[in-house]
Amino acid sequence: MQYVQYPPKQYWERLLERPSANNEFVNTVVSDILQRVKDGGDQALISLTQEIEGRIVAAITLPGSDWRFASEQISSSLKAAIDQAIKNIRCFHSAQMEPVKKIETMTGVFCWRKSLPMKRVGLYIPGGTAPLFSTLLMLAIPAQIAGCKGIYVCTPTDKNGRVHPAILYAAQQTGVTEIFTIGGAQAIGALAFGTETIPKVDKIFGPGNQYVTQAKQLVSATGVAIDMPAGPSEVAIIADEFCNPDFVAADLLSQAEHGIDSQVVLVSDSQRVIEKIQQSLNVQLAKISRNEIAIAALENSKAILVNNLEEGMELLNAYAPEHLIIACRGYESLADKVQNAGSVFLGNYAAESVGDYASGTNHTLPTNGFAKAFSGVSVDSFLKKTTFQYLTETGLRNIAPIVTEMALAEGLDAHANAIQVRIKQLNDEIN
Ligand SMILES: NC(=O)c1ccc[n+]([C@@H]2O[C@H](COP(=O)([O-])OP(=O)(O)OC[C@H]3O[C@@H](n4cnc5c(N)ncnc54)[C@H](O)[C@@H]3O)[C@@H](O)[C@H]2O)c1
Ligand SMILES: N[C@H](CO)Cc1c[nH]c[nH+]1
Ligand SMILES: [Zn+2]
Repeated sequence: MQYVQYPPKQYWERLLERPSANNEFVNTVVSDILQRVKDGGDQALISLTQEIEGRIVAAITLPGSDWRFASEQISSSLKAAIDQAIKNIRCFHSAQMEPVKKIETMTGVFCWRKSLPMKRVGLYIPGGTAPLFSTLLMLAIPAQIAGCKGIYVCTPTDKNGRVHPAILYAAQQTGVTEIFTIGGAQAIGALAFGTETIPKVDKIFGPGNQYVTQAKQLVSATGVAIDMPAGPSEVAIIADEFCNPDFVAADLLSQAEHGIDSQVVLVSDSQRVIEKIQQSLNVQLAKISRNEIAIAALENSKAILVNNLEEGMELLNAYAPEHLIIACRGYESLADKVQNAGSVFLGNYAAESVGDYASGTNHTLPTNGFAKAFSGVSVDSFLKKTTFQYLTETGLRNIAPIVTEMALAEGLDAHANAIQVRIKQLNDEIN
């Protein structure tokens, strides 16, 4: 991690740049992949997978026989853990469903909003370096609660064409309609344009590496909706003397191990705390299996000494991390200062991993500074909010002069007429 002391404000933007920012190369590669999928459909998916991953696709749609044996291939303790995670994620997300509220804005004028599920949604489940079955839970559970009928999953398989049985078990428990054995930007193209086998969906969800994330951003300009840019994982931690340096180091590594383009940021008002965390980081790094990935990610990462915690929070709001851990004595008051972050973890016991797997919150979150404008995935992400209105005769009479006045002022006579023709009819009925 690069150690930076008291950086002046004018350097924050440069200092906090993401490793993947402005990658023209990725953009060119992905544009070409998307065009090939658009033109070539299934055959392009098969060729691209062979070229990029060196993998032969035996069947784009995962055969039923693979699904059936999934639950026998994972341990009962893993099944129990997944089952409990499902309960917690369902519990948190079900509470997001809003009852319909009818509002009478003027006497006789009734307005309400109803949530309608998207019909067909595409979920991308990363599988390049780790089979993220937890991501399947994070996407399929809110889709199911929202009432989506077609839940289509794309995920890369291993070299033998196998989807990890935990992904299949998670899919069985959460109402997934179909799984397609395609990953990367080509999977995003297939869900966006449709192929002979993969249906075109209304919205594409899910995290992924730079190729996947760039593909989502490019297809979003072609008419398919996307959840958000959820790219390489990030965590920022603000820590003071109250923190446990071993816990902080462990949390930094938990995100650094995701990918070489992950980034972790440590901010503290104490040089001593930073040193202790660095020492612990080196000890723990030697013990994790994905230490080569973590080492590469730590090269993109920073430890920043600030003048005080308020300044640290200001810097982190400018960074807008995917995850923010506040491991400081005053975590409650510092939490009030959060303006830009995907998901926040407070105190010494809220390890970021609990949100990744099982506390109940969603782990599909905006990265790369997009937390300034985007929220993480929720049930709302799978719903459209359609408004309705109904007017009684009295309601129409009450609102008629207002609408007429405004329509005429805009020079839109036909709008005014749509009101006046009704008022005339009501008056004629009375006379
Ligand atoms: N932001 C979030 O909410 C969130 C959640 C979970 C995971 N993540 C991130 O998701 C990512 C998962 O990445 P991954 O790589 O393990 O899996 P992935 O499934 O996203 O990507 C693997 C695919 O990338 C494609 N690919 C790889 N190299 C390529 C190349 N040179 N050219 C074209 N295509 C190429 C391949 O087709 C492969 O199937 C990690 O960066 C992780 O941090 C983010
Ligand atoms: N930390 C990731 C989001 O950036 C989610 C995840 C899945 N599995 C483990 N972690
Ligand atoms: Zn994680």
